[in-house]
Amino acid sequence: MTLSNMLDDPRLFRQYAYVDGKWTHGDEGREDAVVDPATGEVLGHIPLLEAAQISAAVDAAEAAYVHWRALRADERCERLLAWYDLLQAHREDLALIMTREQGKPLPDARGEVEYGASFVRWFAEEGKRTFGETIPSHIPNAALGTLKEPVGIAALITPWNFPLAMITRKAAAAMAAGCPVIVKPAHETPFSALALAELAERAGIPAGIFNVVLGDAAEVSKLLCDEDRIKALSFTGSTRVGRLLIEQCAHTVKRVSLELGGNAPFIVGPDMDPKEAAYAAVAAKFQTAGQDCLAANRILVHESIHDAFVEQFAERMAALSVGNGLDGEVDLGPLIHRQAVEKAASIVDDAVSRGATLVAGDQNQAPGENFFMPTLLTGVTPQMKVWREENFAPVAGITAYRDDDEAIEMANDTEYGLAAYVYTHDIRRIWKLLRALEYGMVAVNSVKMTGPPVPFGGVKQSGLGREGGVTGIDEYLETKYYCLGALGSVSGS
Ligand SMILES: NC(=O)c1ccc[n+]([C@@H]2O[C@H](COP(=O)([O-])OP(=O)(O)OC[C@H]3O[C@@H](n4cnc5c(N)ncnc54)[C@H](O)[C@@H]3O)[C@@H](O)[C@H]2O)c1
Ligand SMILES: N[C@@H](CC=O)C(=O)O
Repeated sequence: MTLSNMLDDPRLFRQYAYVDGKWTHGDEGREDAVVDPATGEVLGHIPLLEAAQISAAVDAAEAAYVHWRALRADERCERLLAWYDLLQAHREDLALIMTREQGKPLPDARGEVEYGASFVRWFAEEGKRTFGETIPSHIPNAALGTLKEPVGIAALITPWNFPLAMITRKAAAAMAAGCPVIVKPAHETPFSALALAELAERAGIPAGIFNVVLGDAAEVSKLLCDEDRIKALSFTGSTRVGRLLIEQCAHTVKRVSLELGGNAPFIVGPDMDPKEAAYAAVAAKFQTAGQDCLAANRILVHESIHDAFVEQFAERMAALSVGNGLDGEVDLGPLIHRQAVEKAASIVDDAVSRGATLVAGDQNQAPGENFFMPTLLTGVTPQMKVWREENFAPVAGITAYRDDDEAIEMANDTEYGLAAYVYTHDIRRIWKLLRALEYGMVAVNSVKMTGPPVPFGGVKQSGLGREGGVTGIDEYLETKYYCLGALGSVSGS
């Protein structure tokens, strides 16, 4: 069935870019097909914009900025809350669009719509709390303080694994701060971004404030980075592309926020019930078929419970079902494309050739060419790709450790530093690991760790800056210091 026929509101399925409040095709008629990763069916086509059209998007944002930043914070809040209400009202259609273009199971897509909408509500409110400060003056008869002002136009470049929430977590913060945004979504998943644009328009977000540009990724991103009128770049994606974008933004000295790759360790202490820990590890590994920056990539289990843990993990993993995300109770959908399947296979081959044991993962059972069956490797070592690289696939690597110091050394043995998981009930061990782990986020005895109130982000080569929480909006604000001199009577106040 065509995607638009599946929707209650077919106007949410748009095959254009969205610039200055207008649906637009490419000036040269260039297009790209978007496919359903579960079936290979072409879902639709998107235009590839030309350089002059990207520049026109910046013109539109520049013009719209004047009025948007002049609104009161509560006026911007109302428009963002109207957007939030529309996301909620259309959540089923948004989830269907996401499952068709990204592949994730429908319940997970519904969860992402809820998650993505929650950032809009959060930042709508946070926009009203962008407080400056007063500074006790060291200058006679002067009043000192700070104001918070929007940084200017923000370019947002986002990945395909969370096609909606990775946009709203940035866009709502920027728009609440008073900034217009130009979104460049991943070409695999443009339709969620375009549905967001349709709903932004219906919510009364003025033309030029929320723009979606499409085109060749490297070309469009370079144009956005080179553009001096764009003052901030926020990127979520791989560390490889993040490095490239920092370089490209250097010429115009932009504010750069980066949410990059992860290589999360999942540490299981000797005091844990192997079954409880194994079930949690399966949940932390296989969300979004392992295509999650928070996925437990390296599972480190104390040697005293290693074998029992592996047995429980394998049993739980065997119960996971793989198939089209639209089908009933599926746990894992497809990977995003064939190259991702080939990369997963090469990571498994590399591990086995270096001595890992393939406990489970028969790829002959895969229900289609973009699917990868959940795979379990034991005896993984730092020499293997499964250890060094973010595998971004349903491939779990387990290894045993002797003591806490060895677990810490293993966990930190990576260039990444996004998220880590710790499972133990020993408070001394918890505190020791929490302090020693070189990660921006540590979840103890919990798989779920994200949401609007938390500062999401990584250290080392997993990124710069934080999204969400009370500081997320700061990525889009400048601090202006003021000194009001010669006031006559304020000294000593
Ligand atoms: N830290 C986080 O919050 C977070 C969240 C989601 C995903 N991720 C990371 O994203 C990665 C997976 O997503 P992906 O495959 O879409 O990442 P990616 O880096 O390949 O692509 C991300 C975005 O950059 C664009 N892009 C690709 N090549 C480019 C180039 N040469 N120049 C400029 N732009 C380019 C893409 O079109 C897309 O819009 C993983 O590493 C994952 O960990 C991180
Ligand atoms: N699950 C992450 C996205 C990573 O890929 C999030 O919650 O932001």
